[in-house]
Amino acid sequence: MQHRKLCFIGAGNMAGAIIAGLVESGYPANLVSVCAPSTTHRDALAEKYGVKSSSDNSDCAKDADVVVLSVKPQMMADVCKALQKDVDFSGKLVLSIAAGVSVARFCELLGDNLNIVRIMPNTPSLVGKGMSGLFAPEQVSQADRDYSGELMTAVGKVCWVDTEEGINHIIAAAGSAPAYFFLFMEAMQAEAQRLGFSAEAARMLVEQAASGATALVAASPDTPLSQLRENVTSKGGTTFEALKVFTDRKLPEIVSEAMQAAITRAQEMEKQF
Ligand SMILES: NC(=O)C1=CN([C@@H]2O[C@H](COP(=O)(O)OP(=O)(O)OC[C@H]3O[C@@H](n4cnc5c(N)ncnc54)[C@H](OP(=O)(O)O)[C@@H]3O)[C@@H](O)[C@H]2O)C=CC1
Ligand SMILES: O=C(O)[C@@H]1CCC=N1
Repeated sequence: MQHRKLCFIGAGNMAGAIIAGLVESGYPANLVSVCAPSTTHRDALAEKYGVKSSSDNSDCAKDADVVVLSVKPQMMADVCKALQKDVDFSGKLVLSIAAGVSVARFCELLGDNLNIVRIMPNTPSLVGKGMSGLFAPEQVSQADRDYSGELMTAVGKVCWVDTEEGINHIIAAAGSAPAYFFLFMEAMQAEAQRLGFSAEAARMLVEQAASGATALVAASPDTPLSQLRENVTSKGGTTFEALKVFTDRKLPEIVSEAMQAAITRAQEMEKQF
């Protein structure tokens, strides 16, 4: 892949996960800088991965080919207004990983016809298992689309969407999704502990069952998920009874409602920020 000079504005959970995944996958650390007001997160990233750490967003952005906007959506307007005063964005590629801030809003904040790609990553990027959605408006060149896709492929899989609305759908299906699985696993771990397992043993049981299940999904691309489920569910057996509780309590409807709630919030944020 091409190695351009990258500057992350924001050094939090998501930027940290991408930086970690990139450097681990061989992206040259000396081409990566990371900015944040406090030293806490950025210096930890500098120490662990050898990237540059700075408190000066504008200096960092000026020096970079690619500026990755990685602050919370509610901070984005202030951060961009300050950058706009100091940095000439023509000739630079801007990547935003923020939920709920639209391309139109970025063009308002940073300049018309901004060369921007919206990326919706997730935290498993940290271990090279990320799932990122990407959207680029018309003005973005094929070379910049290719670079953005390659960058996120270095930390996982990518899925391009044709319309910006698709980014909100990616949030529901992948960006927020690790948290859904963690919640489910937390609940299972808690019940395993109530059954008498130590916290460590309960975590091992849940973790191995979950990673085994996802490995099986990955190893069986032609097998529908419903078939994999049925393979576990013996007639008159235990799984059937467990699954009946989930169905009686309308798990599919709950999942659908939760995913729609994420989308609705992203749409609200687009109006708010
Ligand atoms: N967390 C996730 O799973 C995902 C998050 N996202 C998106 O990523 C973005 C960041 O989220 P997340 O990493 O979770 O947030 P965090 O709160 O973990 O990190 C925010 C970072 O922004 C920094 N920051 C705050 N103000 C400024 C400023 N003025 N200039 C530069 N940096 C600043 C903070 O600095 P300091 O270190 O000093 O506190 C911190 O490093 C959000 O827009 C979110 O929508 C997208 C997909 C998944
Ligand atoms: O919760 C959020 O808003 C961000 C976006 C997707 C995951 N975390």
